[in-house]
Amino acid sequence: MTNFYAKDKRSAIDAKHHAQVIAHGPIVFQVARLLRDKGILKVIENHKTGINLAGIVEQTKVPEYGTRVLLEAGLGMEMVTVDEDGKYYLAKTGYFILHDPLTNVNMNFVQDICYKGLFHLEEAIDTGKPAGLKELGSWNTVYEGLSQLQPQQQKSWFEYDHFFSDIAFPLVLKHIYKPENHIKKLLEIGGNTGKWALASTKFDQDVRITIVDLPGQAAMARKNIENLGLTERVDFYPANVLDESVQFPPGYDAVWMSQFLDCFSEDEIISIMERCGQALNGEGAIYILEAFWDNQRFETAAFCIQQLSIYFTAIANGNSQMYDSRVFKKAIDRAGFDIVEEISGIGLSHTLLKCKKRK
Ligand SMILES: C[S@@+](CC[C@H](N)C(=O)[O-])C[C@H]1O[C@@H](n2cnc3c(N)ncnc32)[C@H](O)[C@@H]1O
Repeated sequence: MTNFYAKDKRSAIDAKHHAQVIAHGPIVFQVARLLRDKGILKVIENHKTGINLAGIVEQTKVPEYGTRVLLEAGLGMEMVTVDEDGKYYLAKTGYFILHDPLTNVNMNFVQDICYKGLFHLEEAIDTGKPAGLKELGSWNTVYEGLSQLQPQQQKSWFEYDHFFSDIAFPLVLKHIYKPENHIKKLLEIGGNTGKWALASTKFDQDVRITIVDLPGQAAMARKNIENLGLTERVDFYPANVLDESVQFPPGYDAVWMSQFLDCFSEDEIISIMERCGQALNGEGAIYILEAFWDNQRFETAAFCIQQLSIYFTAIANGNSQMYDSRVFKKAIDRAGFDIVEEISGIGLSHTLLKCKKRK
């Protein structure tokens, strides 16, 4: 593990500039998003020899005043450069705002799911409640409302969630279904839209999956699984795992939870893990796929995870986060499990933990 945070790396002047970028955060974000969404960056990119304000206005049809203020703010943000003749060029940061898939997924998620809700962060911090969730709808947690979000919100939420798991799933299948794990029946908690079940049934001809998720989400997954003709091998157990009286069905060789336990507080994680233990056969194991901010190869990855963690505080449920692996592992230990295998560096940012009940 690299500790990116042991030293203050900035010069004073650099730190003062960085502090200004933070102080203007919401302005910087909205300007960058509009330079992207109004097609201004694209037009500039298409003119490698530069294009002036009038040319940009003509091609984007954005009013001149609006284009000018966005571009001028974009200069300080290093999104674009300008020459003595007033011609604009795309800068490297502008290129990534325009083209980098991770940046786009994060930006859309922040805009459509987090932006308005984050205004209520202080209340969320003070109360441990997702005070910003009311900007999306009136549910106890965002997960209860996933199937009812507005189409644009739903698109951004699922694209964000799937961006990471779509990259990790193909890489992790071989670790889960290796012959020595003897998995014929797997209980997937937080099965979402059924993507893991689909990938699993393709990868392993014999495995059968039961998906546990909230009723709205289980219905969405059921529809997808039915459309794929997989109902013989995938069944459903709609339930709210926050209800401690909910027990999982028994008789499984494995429990699989991907990007799931970060949706819960430490005490809730312990309660879920304990109940998972009762669903497992004697030699069964729990497999957990998570992104831990302290277990990243790149500082930028750690930064993304730390910042989006605040979505859980203000919007998702008010009491969970993207965990520091040391905090998460303590919860596993308190639930009575040992980590018997750990594989880091899966996909963009994930770690796989195999956990066995302590004897
Ligand atoms: C972040 S998504 C992860 C989805 C998927 N496993 C993946 O890796 O892409 C979390 C999933 O947990 C489900 N979930 C959240 N809270 C839940 C609860 N209290 N009971 C059951 N499922 C829940 C959500 O509906 C969602 O499908």
